[in-house]
Amino acid sequence: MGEEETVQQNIVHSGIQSKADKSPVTVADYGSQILVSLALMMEVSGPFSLVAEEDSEELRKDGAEEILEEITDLVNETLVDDGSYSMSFSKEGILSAIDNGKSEGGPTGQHWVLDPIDGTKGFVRGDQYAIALALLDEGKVVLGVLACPNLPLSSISNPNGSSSGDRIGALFSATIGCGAEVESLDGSPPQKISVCSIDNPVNASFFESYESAHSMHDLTSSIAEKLGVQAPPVRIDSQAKYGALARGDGAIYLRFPHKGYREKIWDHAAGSIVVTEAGGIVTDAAGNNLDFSQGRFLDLDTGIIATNTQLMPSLLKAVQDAIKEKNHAASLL
Ligand SMILES: Nc1ncnc2c1ncn2[C@@H]1O[C@H](COP(=O)(O)O)[C@@H](OP(=O)(O)O)[C@H]1O
Ligand SMILES: [Mg+2]
Ligand SMILES: [Mg+2]
Ligand SMILES: [Mg+2]
Repeated sequence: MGEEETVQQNIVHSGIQSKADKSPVTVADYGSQILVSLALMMEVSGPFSLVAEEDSEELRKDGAEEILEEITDLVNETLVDDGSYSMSFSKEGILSAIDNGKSEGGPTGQHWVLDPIDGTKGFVRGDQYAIALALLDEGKVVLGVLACPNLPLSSISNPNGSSSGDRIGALFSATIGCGAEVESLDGSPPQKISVCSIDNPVNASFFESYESAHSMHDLTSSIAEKLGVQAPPVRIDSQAKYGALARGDGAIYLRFPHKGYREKIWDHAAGSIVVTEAGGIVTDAAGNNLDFSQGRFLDLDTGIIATNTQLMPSLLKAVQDAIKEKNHAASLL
C-alpha cells in the first residue's frame, strides 16, 4: 500500500487543520508537497521555481506544534521506506522544505505548479483525490501529471467504488504535442488515451465536483437539461474528473464556483493539459482558453468547461443560455 493511502486510512482529527479561507489541509497535503518538491529539486538542474498550494505560514503559529511533529514523522518515515534518499528532516527543516522554490509563476521562464493533494475533502472522506503536477513554460502548460490513487485504472462505472476486478490507481500524463497517457501507479506500460467521440448530448454524461460549495449544482443541472443530457451527474472530487474525461469515461466537465471565488492555477494546470492532449477542449464559460500566465490565479469568465470538439459548440450555447437565465431570475428578486 502507498504511504498516502495509509495516511488516508489513518487520518485522525488532529491531522486536519482549517486554513485561513476555512478550507481543510492535512498532514498529507504538507507531506506530499515536501516529497514531490524534493524529488523535483533532485531532478531539475538550474533554478527551481514552484507555485504550490501549501506554505509554512500556519505551521509557524502557536498551536501548530503537534501537526508539525506529525508531518516531520510522516516525511521521515516515508523517506526511510522509499530508500532513495538518505536524509531526514528536523521540524525547522520541514518548515523550510514546504517553502522550497516558492514562487508566483507568471508569463516568463519555467515554473512547476503543484497541488500536493487536490480534493482534500475527498481525501478526508475516503473518496477521490489527486496529486497534480504541471510545468509552465513561458506562461503555457507544457507538461502535466495527475496521480489518482483511488481511481480505477480502466474506467469508472461506479465513481466512488470499483467495478469488480478492476485495478485501482491511475497515473495520467501529457506532454505538449505528444498526446496523453494513462498507466498504473505501480508501473504498467502506459496506454494512449483520448476523449470520447460522442456527438449527441443525449448519450453524454457529465462530471462535476462532489462538493456543492465548489460548483453550483443547480446551474450545472440547468445546463445539462438544456443540452438534453439524460444521465445524472457524476460527482467526484479533484482533478480525477479531468483524467476520467480524458480517457472517455464521460463526455463533459462542468465547474461553476459561487460568486467571488477565484480559481487557482494548481487546480487546473495538470488536468487541463491531460484533457487537451487527449483531444478535448478546456475553456472558461465564455469559450476562452485558460490563461496560466497571470500568477497564482486564473483570470476568467466564471466557470470552466471541457468536452470533445463535437460537443463544444452546443455545450457553450447551453452554458451561456443557462447563465443568462440565472442572471435574469436573480434580477427579478
Ligand atoms: N468555495 C470554493 N469554490 C470553488 N472551489 C473551491 C472552493 N473552496 C475550495 N475550492 C477548490 O476546489 C478544489 C477541489 O475541487 P473539487 O471540488 O473538484 O474536488 C480545492 O482544491 P484542494 O482540495 O486542493 O484544496 C480548492 O482549491
Ligand atoms: Mg486546499
Ligand atoms: Mg486543489
Ligand atoms: Mg490541494
